[in-house]
Amino acid sequence: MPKVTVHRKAHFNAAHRLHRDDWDDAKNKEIFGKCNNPNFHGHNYKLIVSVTGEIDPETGYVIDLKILKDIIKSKVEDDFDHKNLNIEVEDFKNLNPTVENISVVIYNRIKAHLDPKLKLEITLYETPRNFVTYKA
Ligand SMILES: Nc1nc2c(c(=O)[nH]1)N=C([C@H](O)[C@H](O)COP(=O)(O)OP(=O)(O)OP(=O)(O)O)CN2
Ligand SMILES: [Zn+2]
Repeated sequence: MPKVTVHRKAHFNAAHRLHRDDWDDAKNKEIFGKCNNPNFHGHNYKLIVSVTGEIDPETGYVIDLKILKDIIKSKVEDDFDHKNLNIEVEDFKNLNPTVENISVVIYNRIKAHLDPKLKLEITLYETPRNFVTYKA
């Protein structure tokens, strides 16, 4: 069967601060600049979840997009939307919430709920001009 990639868009608003506790204030400021603001700052994150696999000959689906939508909602949006990532999301207690690290966390959260034969790629926009892609 041909392999096809299906995509689902999502979004969440979240606050964060880029910071390392093991660096002093001067080094945090030097490396992370305004993103080190102790009062945090926010982004409107845009997420694209891409799933590649063979088309099921019976359904015509690679994955039911309703199922993918529900996974993204329960594993990403419900936990991240309108949250302070550093304070309220356990994954970032000891992990700097850069867009790179957020994309890996999202990948792992979604991958755990997909058929293992499906391939996953995450595209995450932190700003309209800053974005990353991740696939393991
Ligand atoms: N490699 C990374 N670099 C930076 C990250 C990151 O997660 N990974 N994050 C930040 C800031 O959190 C933020 O994304 C940058 O904001 P800003 O500089 O305002 O980005 P804009 O796209 O809005 O900037 P303009 O150039 O003014 O459009 C920094 N670096
Ligand atoms: Zn930021």
